[in-house]
Amino acid sequence: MTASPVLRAEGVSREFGRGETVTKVLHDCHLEVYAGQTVAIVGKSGSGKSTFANCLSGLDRPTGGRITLLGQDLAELDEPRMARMRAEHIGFVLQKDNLVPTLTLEENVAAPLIMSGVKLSAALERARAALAEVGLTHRARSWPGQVSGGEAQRAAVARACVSEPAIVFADEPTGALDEENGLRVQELLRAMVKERGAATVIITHDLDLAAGADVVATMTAGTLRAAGRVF
Ligand SMILES: Nc1ncnc2c1ncn2[C@@H]1O[C@H](COP(=O)(O)OP(=O)(O)OP(=O)(O)O)[C@@H](O)[C@H]1O
Repeated sequence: MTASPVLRAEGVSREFGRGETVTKVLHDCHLEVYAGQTVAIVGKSGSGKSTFANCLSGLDRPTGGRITLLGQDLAELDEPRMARMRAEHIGFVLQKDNLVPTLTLEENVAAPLIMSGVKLSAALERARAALAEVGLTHRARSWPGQVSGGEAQRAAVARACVSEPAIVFADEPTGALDEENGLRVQELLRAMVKERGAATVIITHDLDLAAGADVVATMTAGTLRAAGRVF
């Protein structure tokens, strides 16, 4: 029996505006992402990568087609249920500004757990364990403003993975880092999602990062073409 994908996009399109000013950004995009699989979405600036990822992760709604996450058609979810779906099943790593500046690193990493109903003391304990995985035990009580860009991204990886999400979206996770720190974040992200059996969708200009993916999907003017290993 073939496993069903964690995430499936069928014929997804996204238009902005209406009438004469309508802009068609995505055209009939298809993608399947399976547990344990990493899919990289690459493409020129403005080709529609972030728009597609926002639709896939329920931050935006497509104007056509269907997106199914863990068997649930996202179009059927109202905003509160969509927010719960994101909190419980999706991790996010953005290029920067992932952390809330008024919370310590351990509080930042604990936040997704607390939002899912985990008690504060248990959430902080799991947050410290996740920070240990990314080599930041000594920074657990630091504020985001006191750590380097690389450390902040490592904490963001810990936060994205701490609640054992089914899928992690990483939008240019190494984009603001130098090569050495970028590589470290890349390795940690890969190790943490692998350990948890999560699926990963990475949006990147970084060809090294894309080269480590199981599938590389190229976005060209809103049309997606996937190529890679059959999983
Ligand atoms: N809310 C919006 N209203 C109108 N057009 C939009 C909106 N959001 C995005 N677009 C347009 O959609 C196109 C794709 O944008 P998107 O951010 O998805 O590209 P991208 O491939 O992620 O680019 P980059 O690599 O530079 O982040 C762009 O032309 C952009 O101007």
